[in-house]
Parts: sequence; structure tokens; C-alpha cells
Amino acid sequence: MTDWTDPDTFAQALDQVETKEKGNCFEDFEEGDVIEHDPGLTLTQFGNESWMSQTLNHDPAYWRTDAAAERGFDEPPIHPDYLTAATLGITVEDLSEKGGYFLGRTDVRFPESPVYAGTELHVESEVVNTATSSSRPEYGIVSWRTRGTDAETGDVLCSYERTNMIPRREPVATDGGTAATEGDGDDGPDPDLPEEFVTPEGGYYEDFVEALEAAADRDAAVAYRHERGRTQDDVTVASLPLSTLNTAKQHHNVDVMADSPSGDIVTYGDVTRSTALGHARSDEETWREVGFDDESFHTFVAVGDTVYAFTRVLEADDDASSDDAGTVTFEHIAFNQDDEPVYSGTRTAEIRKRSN
Ligand SMILES: C/C(=C\C(=O)O)C(=O)SCCNC(=O)CCNC(=O)[C@H](O)C(C)(C)COP(=O)(O)OP(=O)(O)OC[C@H]1O[C@@H](n2cnc3c(N)ncnc32)[C@H](O)[C@@H]1OP(=O)(O)O
Repeated sequence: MTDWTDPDTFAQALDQVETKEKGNCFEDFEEGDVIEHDPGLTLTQFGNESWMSQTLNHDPAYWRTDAAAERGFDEPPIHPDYLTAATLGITVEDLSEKGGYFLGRTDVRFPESPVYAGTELHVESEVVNTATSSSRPEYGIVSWRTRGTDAETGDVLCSYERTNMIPRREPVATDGGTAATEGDGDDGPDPDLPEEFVTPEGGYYEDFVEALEAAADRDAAVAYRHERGRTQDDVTVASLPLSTLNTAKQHHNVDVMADSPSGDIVTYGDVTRSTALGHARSDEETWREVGFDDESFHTFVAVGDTVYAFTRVLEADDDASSDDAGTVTFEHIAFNQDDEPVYSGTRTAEIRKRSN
């Protein structure tokens, strides 16, 4: 009788059987398709606190009832970064589990009212664009618009448009593309940076306004770095994405990833950006997150890499949802221990005003 566990026999069996595949290839997506993502997710206090603690988002309004009440919340709410990561995590099985990296995201928006633990998320996505990649024939580039709603009330809690590289079933002939070749030695033109950098004195709205005024009419920018760093470990790389039901093999299958462009498992983009934002928020008086645009992931982050943050203040506007705050637009850049940018994006947030 055949011993299926004999190593030679088993190797042959493995070679001959079909693999029941997971996920979709580029060819499976057509513009206009709407995909509803099962199984949904209940936003829990545990999930929220693990995400926030590991990404260094320690704003007390999300941890303590007195600080929450002071911000006008009934109880510590779900943090927008965890909400964003969860709204993306549960789409992965349908959209990007086949492989292919998360390239970028824009138009990330939240409603004014907070979201509380116990809310059941219902998430669906529409395919908004499919394109060939001229530099990588084995991939296509797909964009989806995703909406996470409260399953009970139908209220939209988080929405965004995201773009991934998605493997093709059949590679196509391309024109070779315009992307720069790795190691081609071309460092581009000399950097065109301002002469001076201004750092806000504190983290209140007025500090950002004053810094922007100090930089105006001079060859100066309001830009600074944050001291904290977070080295990536098994928790941030593998556990946090799985806690949002993100099944991308990029984060937990070392075996498959050994043969991929990164050669290793990599940090979920939402962990990288949330960690950098945590560093930035630790140096400001955040009141409310409004939204994010032009988010891009520039290179991989892996176990052992350290995520730091750099902030540029773009503008400040007195108008906000509360008299206690003003609105500030930032550009945040996450970078690694070799000072290479790994993420960038613009963020609009309401920042507390100094009380008189
Ligand atoms: C899986 C997952 C979540 C999920 O499951 O969802 C994750 O969390 S994973 C972790 C987070 N992620 C990363 O760690 C990726 C970091 N990144 C890189 O390591 C490099 O980017 C690369 C190796 C992926 C590519 O490297 P590269 O081939 O040298 O890169 P590029 O030439 O820049 O991009 C190739 C083609 O994508 C076009 N392109 C780029 N960006 C955008 C954009 N924002 N919108 C529309 N098109 C875009 C580009 O225009 C080019 O198109 P063409 O091929 O037609 O020229």
C-alpha cells in the first residue's frame, strides 16, 4: 500500500495535486465590480488597545474616561488608525491576498462623530481602475474605493481609495517601463530644500500658526523630526495585521515571501503609517482626525527595521468642528534606520487650541 507520508511519495503527490487557491488575480477585477467583504469585523476595545499600544498611539482620550469626556466623547472611542486598518484588513482576502504590495491610498475620511467599541463594521469595495504595469509584466495595478459602514445604522465610518500591485495569471509583454532601474547610480538633481527649518515651540494649534508665520516670506519650511522609533518585531509584522483579519501573505508567510521582491515578510502598511503617526501625535495636541490624502509606500519595512517619523506643516486654518480646535494640514514621512522614506502622506487633523 502506498505510504503517502514517505517523503519522496509525498513530494510527488504535492507536485501533482492542484492547489485550492485563495485570493484574486488582476484578471478577476473589472471596473465597476462591487465586492462585499465577509465576515465583517466587530471593533473591540481589546483590538483597539492592542493596536494603539503597539503603534505608540497613547492619546489619553482613547484610554481614559475622564480624558474622553473632556474631548466630548461618551467613552474612549475606537482610534481612527485602528478603524482604517480594520476597514482595510478585512478586504484583503477578496482584494489583495493573492500577493502584490499596497502602493498607496488617498481620500481617507472619517465622520465627525466618534466610533465606539462594539460597533459591527460592514465593508464593501468597488473596483475603480485597472491598469497594466509597464515596468513589471507579472503584475497589474488595481484601485478600489472602499467604504466601512456601521452594520446597524448604515452610517459611513471610514472611506478611502487604495491602490495595490496585483499578480497577473499570465504575465504580459510590456514596453519595459519608465521606472528607474535599481542601483543605476542616478541620484537625480541636487535637492531643492529651503535654507531654514522652523520647529513649532509646542503642540497646540497656535504653535503651528506661529511657526508658519515665522517661515512665511522667507526661504524656510516648518519641518522637524520626532525622536521616537519603533523596531519592527513579530507582533507588529505578523500579529497586528492578523488581528484585523488581514490575510496578506506578505505579513506572515516567510516561506512564500522568500521568493518575492522583498525576500521576507514585511510590515503591513497601516502599521508603518500608524506608528509614524503615533510618533508625530506624541508631539502635538491632537483633537480629531479629519482625513488623509496622497499616501504612498516607498519601500519595504521588515522585522528588525526601525520606523521613525518626520513632519512638515503645510497650512493652518482657524475653522474646525469645535471652538476648542483649529485645523492643520501636515505632510508626514515615515523613514527607517538608514533614513530612507518608507511612507508619506498628507494628513488633516484638528489640533487643540491653548485654553485662555
Ligand atoms: C499587502 C499589504 C496590504 C494589502 O494586502 O493591501 C501591505 O501592507 S504590503 C506593505 C506595504 N507596502 C510596501 O511595503 C510596498 C513598498 N513599495 C515598494 O517596495 C516598491 O514601491 C515596489 C517594490 C512595490 C515597487 O517597486 P518599483 O517597481 O520600483 O516601483 P514603481 O516603479 O514606483 O511602481 C511600480 C508601478 O506601480 C505604479 N505605482 C506606484 N505607486 C502607485 C500608486 N500609489 N498609485 C498608482 N500606481 C502606483 C508605478 O507608476 C509603476 O507603474 P509602471 O510599472 O506602469 O511604471
